[in-house]
Amino acid sequence: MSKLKEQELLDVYYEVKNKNDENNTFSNTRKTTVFKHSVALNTLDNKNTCLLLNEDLKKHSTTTLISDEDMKKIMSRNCSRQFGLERSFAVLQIANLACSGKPVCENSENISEEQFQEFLSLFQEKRNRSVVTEQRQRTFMKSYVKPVINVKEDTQSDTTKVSSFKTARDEMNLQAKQAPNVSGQKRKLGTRRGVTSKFVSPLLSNESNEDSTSKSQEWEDQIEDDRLKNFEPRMIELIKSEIMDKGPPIDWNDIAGLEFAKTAIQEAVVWPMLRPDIFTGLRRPPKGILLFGPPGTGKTLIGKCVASQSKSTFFSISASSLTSKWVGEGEKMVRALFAVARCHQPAVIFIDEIDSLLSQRSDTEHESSRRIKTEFLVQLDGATTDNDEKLLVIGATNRPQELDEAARRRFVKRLYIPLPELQARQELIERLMLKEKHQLNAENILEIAQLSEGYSGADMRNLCADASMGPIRSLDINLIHSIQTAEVRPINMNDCRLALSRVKSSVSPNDLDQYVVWNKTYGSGSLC
Ligand SMILES: Nc1ncnc2c1ncn2[C@@H]1O[C@H](COP(=O)(O)OP(=O)(O)OP(=O)(O)O)[C@@H](O)[C@H]1O
Repeated sequence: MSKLKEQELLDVYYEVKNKNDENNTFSNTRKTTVFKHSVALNTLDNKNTCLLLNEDLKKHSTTTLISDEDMKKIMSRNCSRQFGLERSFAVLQIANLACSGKPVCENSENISEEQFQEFLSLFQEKRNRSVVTEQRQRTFMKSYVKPVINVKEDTQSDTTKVSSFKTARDEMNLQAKQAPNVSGQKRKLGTRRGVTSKFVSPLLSNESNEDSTSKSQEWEDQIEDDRLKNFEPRMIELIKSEIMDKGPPIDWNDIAGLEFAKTAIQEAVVWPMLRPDIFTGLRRPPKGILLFGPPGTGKTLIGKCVASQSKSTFFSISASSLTSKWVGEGEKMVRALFAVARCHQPAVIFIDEIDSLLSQRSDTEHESSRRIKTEFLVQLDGATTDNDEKLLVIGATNRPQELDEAARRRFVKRLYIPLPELQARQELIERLMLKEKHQLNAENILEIAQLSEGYSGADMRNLCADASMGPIRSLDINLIHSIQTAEVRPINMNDCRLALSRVKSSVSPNDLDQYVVWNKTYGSGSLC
């Protein structure tokens, strides 16, 4: 469709370059704008920017969504001297968003290879997410590409043009005044987690960035709105408030034991999410992982940790809530969930009790459950086949044997999350007691760990919680109102022994055998 003529590109180049030459402050503004926009395009120097644009258009002329006419209009406006540099970049950005193709920047001088890769992945992600509709182009053109002087005035003499020259910042301020509804308001739909916060430029920033940042954010919000416009807003809000997890980041060290699973997951998904450029071809990561094992062994914790460590947004939902809480709407919910996750890539979707969603078909299966299941498999397939999508689905189950073959096949990596071993139980006790006042020494802790064989991580937590009640139980009830915190005695071994008699393991040894058998048949191996 659209291939820019070399002359047009050169025009943009010289326009930008001239402004750079005319006023040195531009180069600083350019740098900060460039970094704030966080798009690979903007990491290039002007010449490469033009080359990139051209290259994109050349390679993907048929997929270019900006029409020839619109593009020319944008470019001709852009070339007029009344346009600030900020806008020039915004125009180039929109042009690039409308195209697909690889940036051609192997040797940018300003940034390190690592930074470039980071920008590149952000850029690619943004490009994947962005469908620049005609309406979006028009909105963009109206709000961002509104000429300071009418296009007709291009016929004015050069002297007039130069005299009305403005700095990029003046230009932005002027636009803000002219279109306060665009740049003044910043819409917010949910907040982003800390772990997904964007790349922060190591370069100094100045206050002029605020304008461009808010525009950039607004631009992202608008793209997101576009992508989610076919979904019910209440569902989107609910996903963002209840399913999108904003809890504190989890570290691998927060998970006791499970060394095999931790290593396997880091290798299979975390590193590839951090360095997608290395993990291509055969190294391409699986898009679906199944964690199976007894309840309370840390499957959810692992899901959260994967999201934190791969700097992804974490979405956590229980499959049973899809079938019960969302009766009749479960399938819409699944679709909306994946759509929101796609807008927040990289993302990890954690589905607990996945067996209740993907169990083997039966005659008694309810129609709505069947529809949810089909929708889920369709979405999962979408995530699996699109190589550029940074979406990982983690399914967790205590009943892997109930999963049907279709589900098993889609979760390529199936990891057994067993009960904690002796050393892991020791670690758990130490960690749980760390914040409590206690008199337990290493020997005591070892003894408790030995006596709690067969306990899950959650059982260990209950055990320690019960032991921590020992000092309170030993108090004279009449003192409960007046006693000082410091006067409560420390937890001792006797409290733990009593707790061991009260809190029992929640997992039966028979159930464990089933996991071991299933792991041998379908699992991705484990040291246990
Ligand atoms: N390996 C572990 N390391 C640290 N804490 C753990 C571990 N396993 C379990 N826990 C503790 O037990 C609690 C429950 O764990 P989690 O919810 O991750 O288990 P789960 O396997 O997802 O359980 P379920 O199958 O019932 O959903 C956690 O909040 C954590 O405190």
